Amino acid sequence: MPAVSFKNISKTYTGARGSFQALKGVSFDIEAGEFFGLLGPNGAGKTTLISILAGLARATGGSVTVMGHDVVNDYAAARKCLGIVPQELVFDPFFSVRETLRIQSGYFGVKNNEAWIDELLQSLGLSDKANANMRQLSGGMKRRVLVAQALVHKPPVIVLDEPTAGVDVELRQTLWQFVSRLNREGHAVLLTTHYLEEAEALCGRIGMLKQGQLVALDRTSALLAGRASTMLRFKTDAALPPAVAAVARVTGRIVQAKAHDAAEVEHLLALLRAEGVKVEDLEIGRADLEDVFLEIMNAAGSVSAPTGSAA
Ligand SMILES: Nc1ncnc2c1ncn2[C@@H]1O[C@H](COP(=O)(O)OP(=O)(O)OP(=O)(O)O)[C@@H](O)[C@H]1O
Repeated sequence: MPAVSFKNISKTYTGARGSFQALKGVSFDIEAGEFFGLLGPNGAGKTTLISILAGLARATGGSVTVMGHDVVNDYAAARKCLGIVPQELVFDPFFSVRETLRIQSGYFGVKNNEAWIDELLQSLGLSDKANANMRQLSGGMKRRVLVAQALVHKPPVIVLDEPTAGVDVELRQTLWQFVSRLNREGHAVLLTTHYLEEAEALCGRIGMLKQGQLVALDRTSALLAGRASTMLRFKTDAALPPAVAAVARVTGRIVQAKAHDAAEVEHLLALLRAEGVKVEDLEIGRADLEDVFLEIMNAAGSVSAPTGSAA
């Protein structure tokens, strides 16, 4: 039995100014114990899909099960199998960290949960904040509590919706260590993130959404092997010759240009030399998940026209 099964999910938002189809028949499974990454540009439909999984939004068509429980017809059982770390920070400011976790345990009907709560606090670096009120915590600390709160009932499926947006390096490390441990112990993880390095390092399999459709679904290693080519990376302050600019991704001073083989690398370097472009820190490496992601998103083009505009 898969941990999560999405079957032909569609979602149309209808507003005063028309309707907008955010998901157009998305189907895939997440296996028990799998670390799955759901990637896609802004507005691709990731949060919509997770809201449907969490029972916070209703699909227009299709069905979702969590550990075999339908999220609509068998909501309570499905919800109990899910630990959801949401994007926004919402808390009752008057409870302490420990009280917040006790209340959440009660919500799921888990009794005598102190040992696990202590372990959560310790693993997430919250032990010394256990008795602090939520309103006294920094944003990063609150985010740790959100993670702990999602895990109080040891759910078999952990859902992380952009958990590291705006989070410092230390918390990221803590979070990934802990989530990786839970994954090794058998919990399935569904992660959405815009940090493709994280997805590459953590996820065994990746699905990519574009305009409400799944445009790639494969093992991370296969995605990298299937598309990866050579990347030429360097820094420069000069303008690039058009032929180089056409194949390059520029971030500030950093230029990354795709080349299929050594001859193409030489050709690019010759173009730069001919224009007198001074380059620093030149290196040649393999394409990473970000390169693969951009290639897939560009190749997918405009997959199909939306039914209307939400404006
Ligand atoms: N309540 C709503 N009413 C109308 N349109 C909506 C609503 N919620 C989302 N949308 C639209 O549905 C599309 C998908 O949005 P969604 O939030 O699922 O994308 P996302 O992939 O999570 O994006 P991001 O990476 O920015 O979080 C967007 O075009 C968005 O504007």
